[in-house]
Amino acid sequence: MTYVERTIPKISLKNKDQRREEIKDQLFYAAKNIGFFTLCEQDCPSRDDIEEMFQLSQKFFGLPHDAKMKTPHIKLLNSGFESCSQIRPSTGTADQKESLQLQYHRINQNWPAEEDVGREWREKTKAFMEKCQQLSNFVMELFAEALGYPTDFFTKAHIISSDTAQTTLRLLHYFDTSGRKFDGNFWRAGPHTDFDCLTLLFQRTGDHGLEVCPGREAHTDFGYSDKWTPVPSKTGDIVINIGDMLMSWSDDILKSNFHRVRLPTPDENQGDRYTIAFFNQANTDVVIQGPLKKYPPVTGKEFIEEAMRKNFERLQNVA
Ligand SMILES: O=C(O)CCC(=O)C(=O)O
Ligand SMILES: [Fe+2]
Repeated sequence: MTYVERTIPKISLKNKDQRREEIKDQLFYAAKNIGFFTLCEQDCPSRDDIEEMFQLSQKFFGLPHDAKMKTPHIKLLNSGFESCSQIRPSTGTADQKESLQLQYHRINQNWPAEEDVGREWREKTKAFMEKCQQLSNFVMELFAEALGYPTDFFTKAHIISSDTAQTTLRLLHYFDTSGRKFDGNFWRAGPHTDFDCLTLLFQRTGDHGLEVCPGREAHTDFGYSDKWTPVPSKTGDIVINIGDMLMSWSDDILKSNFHRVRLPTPDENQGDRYTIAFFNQANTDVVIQGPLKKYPPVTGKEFIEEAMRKNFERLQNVA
């Protein structure tokens, strides 16, 4: 396994409305090359908002297993709680983690109950999703403009309050590995690309392990090289990466690259690792096709279904 030093661009959002053009250039450059970049000095969500969301997440994961299983993962909706059940086609082993996936419009359907997480949990989580959406919209507007599309091209396809929404907030908890020995191909999260448009990832200072492997030319490619680069972790900053849906929608101009979270080595922090991901996925009824028509048109629903199908097909090939 080789490590290569690369710069993960760090882009400040200070006075972002006055610096729109400058930020647009920086985002476009980062998205065309490495597909990963870090946003900092944003007003919203603030560092306090992010820290509060981590506390809410820890509150949920601290519940007894039975309480967490009251909102089980529903594959068809890609929502709910799962533990050690996500098997990546790249590894054939289950990720060493548990997660809760939430969709804004399903707050009364598959979200933790007030009796378990307390009165304010849902409202605060909902407000955090709104803040994530607001920031995502700013980034998606700039990508649309940089690609020469109308400003609202992507944002009007991501309406989280609609019944057709697919955007998901995923709370992630990677287990403490102290004293544990893993034989074989085990990962906190095996190598994969995201299949959404844009992922906002919140990490905490010291919770290392995320690594990226740039170089993908087409969103349909499954191969990746062995040249990885660590992505720094800092509480309050926001790591953004491009997913397959946006790579396709930009005719492969913006790059969705492989990334993974490796298990800590004995001389690293082996404690619990918490992260939060906000996956922007276009509404089910939106048609996805870039202006060059490099790929046939598909709806948001078909895109996600196909991504899931491919992942499971590969899994069968591995097995
Ligand atoms: O937790 C992380 O650092 C990355 C998670 C991730 O890549 C994912 O859930 O898709
Ligand atoms: Fe990912």
